[in-house]
Amino acid sequence: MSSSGSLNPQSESFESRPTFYIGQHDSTRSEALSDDQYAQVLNSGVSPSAVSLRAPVLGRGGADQEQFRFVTAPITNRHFFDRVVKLHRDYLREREEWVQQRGLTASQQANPSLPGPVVPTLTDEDTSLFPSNYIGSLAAYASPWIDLCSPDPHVSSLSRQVLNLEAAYANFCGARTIIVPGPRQDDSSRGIAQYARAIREALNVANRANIIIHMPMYREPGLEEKAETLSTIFGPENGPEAGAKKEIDLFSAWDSWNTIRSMCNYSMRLFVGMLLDHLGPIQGGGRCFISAADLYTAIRIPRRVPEKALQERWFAEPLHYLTIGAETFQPNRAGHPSLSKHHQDMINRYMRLRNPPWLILCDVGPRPEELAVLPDPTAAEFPSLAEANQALRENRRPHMPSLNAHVGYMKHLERQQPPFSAMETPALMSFQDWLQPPLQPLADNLESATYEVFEGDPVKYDQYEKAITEAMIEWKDLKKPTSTATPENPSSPELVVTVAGAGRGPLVTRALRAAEKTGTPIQIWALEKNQDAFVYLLRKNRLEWNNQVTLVKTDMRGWEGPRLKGREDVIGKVDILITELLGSFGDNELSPECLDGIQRHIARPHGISIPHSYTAHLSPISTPRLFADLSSRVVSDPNAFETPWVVRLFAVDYVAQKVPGHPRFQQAWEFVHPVEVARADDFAAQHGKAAARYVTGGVGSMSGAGGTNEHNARHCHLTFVCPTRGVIHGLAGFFESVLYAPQAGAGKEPVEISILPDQIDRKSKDMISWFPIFFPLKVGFFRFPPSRDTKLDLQITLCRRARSTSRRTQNSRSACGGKQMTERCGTSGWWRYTPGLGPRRESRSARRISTAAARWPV
Ligand SMILES: C[S@@+](CC[C@H](N)C(=O)[O-])C[C@H]1O[C@@H](n2cnc3c(N)ncnc32)[C@H](O)[C@@H]1O
Repeated sequence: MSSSGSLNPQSESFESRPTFYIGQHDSTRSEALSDDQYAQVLNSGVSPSAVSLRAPVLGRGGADQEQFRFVTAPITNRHFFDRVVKLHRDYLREREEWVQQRGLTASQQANPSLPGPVVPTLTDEDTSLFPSNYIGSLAAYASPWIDLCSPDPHVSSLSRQVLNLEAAYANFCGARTIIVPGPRQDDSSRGIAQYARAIREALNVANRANIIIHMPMYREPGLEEKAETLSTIFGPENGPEAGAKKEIDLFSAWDSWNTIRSMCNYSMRLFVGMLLDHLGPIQGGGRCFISAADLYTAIRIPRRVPEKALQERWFAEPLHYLTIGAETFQPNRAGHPSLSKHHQDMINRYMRLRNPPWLILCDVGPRPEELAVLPDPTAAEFPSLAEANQALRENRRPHMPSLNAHVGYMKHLERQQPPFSAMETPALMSFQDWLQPPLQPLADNLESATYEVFEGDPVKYDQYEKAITEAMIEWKDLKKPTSTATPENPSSPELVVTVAGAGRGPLVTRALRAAEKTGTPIQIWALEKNQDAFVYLLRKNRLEWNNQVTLVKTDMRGWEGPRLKGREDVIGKVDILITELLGSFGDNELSPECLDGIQRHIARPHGISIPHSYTAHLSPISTPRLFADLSSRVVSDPNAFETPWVVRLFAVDYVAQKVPGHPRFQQAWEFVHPVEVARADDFAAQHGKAAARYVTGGVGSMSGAGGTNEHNARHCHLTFVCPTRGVIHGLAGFFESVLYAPQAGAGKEPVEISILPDQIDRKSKDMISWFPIFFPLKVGFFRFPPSRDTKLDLQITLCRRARSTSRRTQNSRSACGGKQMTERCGTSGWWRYTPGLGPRRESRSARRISTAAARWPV
């Protein structure tokens, strides 16, 4: 529970929380509100001093002053509904007469070329929605009486025409969102396909607005929608009860949504809106309307919150609205409306999204009667005694609507949310589900700002310092020899420490600090291939390190080794080699290849590498938002699906379940340093400096380097168990690293870092240096399992193609085209990826921004 101080934005202890953006819907509303009525709704319950009745806040101003921020508006009215119903009645009658006159047989009547009814264009009488300066804060709602899934071709055609007329008109008026009631049943795949085609057409017709499909989380039995539709009017046998099943399929509503958005090609303008009550989609007594124009969902939140798997599934969807019916609220002990703990938890979780869904409260007032009679401004100054008393009790002005208890409760929930944590800064939140090309520090020279961002994460450096400290302590404990020992000075205590890929030097600082802490005398080298960062290191050595660091501007693979102090004629060995060349998938920044090139200088057998080892891990995910994003990028970037992306995965559904023998996150492979038998070392020893001559461009054993990098090829074949139906859009990749593995003393813990979701808190809590990597699946993602009761084994094969260790090739941008992925069959897939290379087509400035952010937020 928060203290009052922490809720006050002026207070120093103020902690910010997600803001609730609350809208109002009235199911009996058949006309869009007038300006004054609109203002009255927005102002209902606002503190009296905050607004004037005729100059409402209209979507601006502080969150605490506004209770409702937007309202829903029917696009058309009862007049239009009556007109369409009459049109169809007349058509059926005329058709009957026509059939009689001509004596048509049943098969002639079924001729699809018999013309159906055509809905004439809208008139002034059909709608009270007009362009206004607050149209953008209205949610336009398409007529709920249409039935796009109807098996009756005339009803479905009329419904489609109505939707198109309404979508076009709302779009013309400037509405940004159009809410369309979702399908009422999920059983008919033909009906759902018909619905999806209609939505695709509406997306074209309303070419600017977002379209929100209003869906229940699942079909709660007994709570089916009872609204009057063209189907119930003209063919009661097609009503909602038709074919009603007793068995609940939790995922059937999601299946329908999945079909709709797939047929709409994952349009970025299509969203979902979810209703949090048991009444079904927003009902307008025949007239429900909201306006917006891309495809999103509005989800109907049920009275009983379903199992976690289904909540996670919807969490990953492009959710625009959560709608909450009045009936979902239960009176608390004092008689005020409240929501169950499950609902609260669910809302709190959804509010942590970068773009949290908006909330629509249905039928919670102000009541239509309250809005029907506009207060006379002069009467407000002379209220009756009773009115004045009532208003005083409710802390409002006379003639303003009563304070809205439901909104008041939602505002209370807003304040009760846990404050944003250190991991939820605006910068970090802005990286949620945002695709960035991975850094390539070997091929590119990083900029100072990028290093600065690296240095902003103390957790990584603390763990490195801990690892170096442990290594130095054990060195003494185990009485290991040092590499500065010479025949003249056999017991020299100085350790040779080398930081390779030093950047701006944070690991050098940590190594010096560890040496001081443990009282270990050291000789220290720092290598860096980035000439600009090297200048920074020179300065730092002079100003901060007292010139005790030997700096070498070199690619570590071409370094000759340390020339010992006082014995510059002797090239010695390295006792502790420190590097940080790790990518989000461990090896993808070519750490194994770089370490291969320098490990010949590590003293054998006692020299060590920090990191000691690293492992790559995978898990299949459903991530419709990223898939939609990539699909929209393909036009300008044909390789969008061929790129492994760095992304702070957030709104994703981990579809695999942890079962014995098959964890949710599975290890793909491991690299351990130093490599015991490195073919590259043998090759170099054999050919000396001439070894470089044998190296040509290309990959693996084809590289001409005698297969010197084949030991870095990796291959894995993993099986995941996926218990529920769904879609896989790609693989989430993570890494872990043992920086130092203790060599003495039983029971000592290794020093580790991890970005695995189920390990990070234990091994390196709050480390933000790396976001996960995402390998998208290009075409044909996998639907699983085939039937409701089966669990499916998902088989994935991933290959790491080893590349030449040639410096020339590593830096080449044309050598090979990054990883490739191909789907093999319906239930398994394989990837080949070449680490360290990827398409780089973005402009220089774009790259600067993205590289700075690729592992760290800027
Ligand atoms: C991820 S940065 C880490 C920098 C620094 N150690 C830190 O933790 O802030 C990797 C650094 O290694 C350097 N680097 C990468 N490959 C290298 C190579 N083969 N030889 C020398 N430096 C290399 C890059 O220029 C970059 O400065």
